[in-house]
Amino acid sequence: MNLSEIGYRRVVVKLGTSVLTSGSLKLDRAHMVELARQMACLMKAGVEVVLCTSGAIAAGKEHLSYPKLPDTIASKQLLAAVGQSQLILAWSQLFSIYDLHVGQLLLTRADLHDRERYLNARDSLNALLNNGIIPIINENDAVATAEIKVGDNDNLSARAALLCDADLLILLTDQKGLFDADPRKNPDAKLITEVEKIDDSLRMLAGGAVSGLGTGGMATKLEAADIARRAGIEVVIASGHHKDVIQNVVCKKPVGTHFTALEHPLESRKQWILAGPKARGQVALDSGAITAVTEKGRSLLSKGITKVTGKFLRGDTIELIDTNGKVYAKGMSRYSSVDVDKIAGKHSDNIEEVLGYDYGDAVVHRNDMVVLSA
Ligand SMILES: Nc1ncnc2c1ncn2[C@@H]1O[C@H](COP(=O)(O)OP(=O)(O)O)[C@@H](O)[C@H]1O
Ligand SMILES: N[C@@H](CCC(=O)OP(=O)(O)O)C(=O)O
Repeated sequence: MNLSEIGYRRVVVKLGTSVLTSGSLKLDRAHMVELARQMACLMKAGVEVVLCTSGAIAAGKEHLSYPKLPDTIASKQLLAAVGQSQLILAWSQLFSIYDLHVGQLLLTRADLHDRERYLNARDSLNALLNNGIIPIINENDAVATAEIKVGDNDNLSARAALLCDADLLILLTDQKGLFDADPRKNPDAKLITEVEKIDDSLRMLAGGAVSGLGTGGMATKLEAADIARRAGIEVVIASGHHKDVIQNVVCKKPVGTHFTALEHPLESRKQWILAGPKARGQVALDSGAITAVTEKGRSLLSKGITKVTGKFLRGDTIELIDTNGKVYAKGMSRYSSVDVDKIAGKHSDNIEEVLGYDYGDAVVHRNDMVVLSA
């Protein structure tokens, strides 16, 4: 690899279960060596690498010889607890071939939601990288319930990229990249090589299909790409089995689907709103409010709200949707759901009269909002 060709300083590589198992029911260690070699090569060339690895549940099944377990959260936790230790053992052994040490970080959404825990995770990541150690990240599946889970490693890797201020996120999977239709179902599907905007028509292409042991399919990869590119991080989705894929991506050779980073990334507070907290509720907007928020960059006022769902407190994150449930924006509410229910449809001047107090005209101020169609 020619050092002068490398355009990045810090890279997050996400390996899906589909890549780690090569479509089989167990870890493909021969292929994992090859991926470790490529990452080690980058480290030797001065590029810092963070590995976000799936495969704990697959490794757990393999290690326990495919036990018959009920389809419950507890079974997944059991498999992840057994498999994660096998997975980290495998990575640790493989990187040691290249004289590299690894450090394990098991995260959940709760670690990213809470500011202090977020900063702790960031310090830990930086400490590893500053000492030439490869951080290996996975979701803490053994303790994570649906409430505190990120849920899939595509989204987790995007959050890791934000956390460590990476300049490139590589999502490796079992397809050559994002196609204009699911290639498993449509053999004529064409690879999309460049994406400059993630909109509804692109999300439609991503569908819901998932490979044998994977989670989320292309839909979660697009969510991840959107979060990262809004933070100024370039993203590539490519095949984990393409020869020298990691080097080729880092040297900007044409491989897979490349997502351009936003030229003016969101400020860090908005990045956090987008990537950190789970939405606690939703408010439905009338068409005037949708235009005001999405096209005119305005705050959301109570007058434009037609319905409230979920229970949220002042300061919680909520989604701004239309009457069909389409999400237009995400933001922090200045009023609780109980309050919004009372002031929905009413003019801002009447808030104090209705509630007995007021926290300002905006229910979601534009400074606390990320418009998703942008
Ligand atoms: N438009 C599309 N382009 C490429 N793959 C797609 C598309 N829509 C759905 N998919 C499916 O997404 C799968 C990859 O996602 P997933 O199984 O979660 O993999 P991983 O384990 O790598 O995260 C592919 O095998 C493919 O069938
Ligand atoms: N955390 C889980 C993987 C979750 C996940 O997103 O899987 P994948 O879609 O294969 O990247 C595990 O280690 O098994």
